[in-house]
Amino acid sequence: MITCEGLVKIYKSDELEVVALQGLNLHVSEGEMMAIIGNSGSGKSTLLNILGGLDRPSAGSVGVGPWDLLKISDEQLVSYKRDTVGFIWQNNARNLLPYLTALENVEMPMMFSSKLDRAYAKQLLEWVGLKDRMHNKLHQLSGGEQQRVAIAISLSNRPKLLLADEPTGSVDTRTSDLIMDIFRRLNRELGITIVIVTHDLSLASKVDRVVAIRDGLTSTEFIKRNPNLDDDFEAGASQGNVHEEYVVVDRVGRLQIPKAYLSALQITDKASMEFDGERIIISPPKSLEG
Ligand SMILES: Nc1ncnc2c1ncn2[C@@H]1O[C@H](COP(=O)(O)OP(=O)(O)OP(=O)(O)O)[C@@H](O)[C@H]1O
Repeated sequence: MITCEGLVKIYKSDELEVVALQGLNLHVSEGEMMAIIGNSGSGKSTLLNILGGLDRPSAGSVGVGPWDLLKISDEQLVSYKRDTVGFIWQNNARNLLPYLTALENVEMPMMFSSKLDRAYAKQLLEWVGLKDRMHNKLHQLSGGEQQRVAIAISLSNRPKLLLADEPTGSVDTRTSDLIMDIFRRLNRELGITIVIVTHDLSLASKVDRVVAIRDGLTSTEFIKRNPNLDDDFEAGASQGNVHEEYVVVDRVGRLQIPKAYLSALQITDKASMEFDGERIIISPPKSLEG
């Protein structure tokens, strides 16, 4: 569904250049529900904005389904955003209208694309557990309920890919669990591919795979040991038990070593590397030892 190879994004202002993505590789299969984690400034939102067609990449390749997002024309980008992708932000005020009802809010983007379907709009609000609140105005709903309206809106164009930037960032734990359960159902029952950006590690146990981004590169991946475990059981398991951790090795053999490991061993610009037939051992340069 998603393939990024050597993806680069450079933001240029008058004198400054910020390299937000520095050759990132990422593959997401169709029907997967995965999360991208990383510290502030690591490039998560930049990646999501590129995938959502809100921002253009600088170099590398990025494909979503049949679309090449590097070469896509402006006109094609409009239909990509309209037909393929749904977007949810942490701050949902961006796409909600406070003096309209929940139902009217869901119908609004349908009207813009001349595909008004009231029955589907109602079904979406039922899906997110707002059947009894659909005729309430937005400002009469709680933050968590508004976030669920935002999820319904993001599905109004029947997207194949759902992108969520910190979707549980401003809600309490109970609402956060509810939102993750909604995502899981959408993924299982409608087959929607879901990519969630977060810095909340506790969401990790709710998805099949977590990719960590560091300094604009994918660094580590956590893959569920047993994807068939049911979520209630997992809730009791610690994250370490749920996922297996892997370091990502790119096509030319590069990998990122966590800064904490490097500083613990006082490795700065060089290291010794040995291969003992089974393992690769990285240690401080021999000349620095003792
Ligand atoms: N429009 C922009 N112009 C210039 N620099 C930008 C722009 N957007 C992002 N950046 C820079 O690119 C880098 C990556 O930012 P990005 O927002 O993708 O990180 P993030 O991982 O999503 O962070 P956060 O969790 O704080 O949202 C940062 O150094 C940021 O300052």
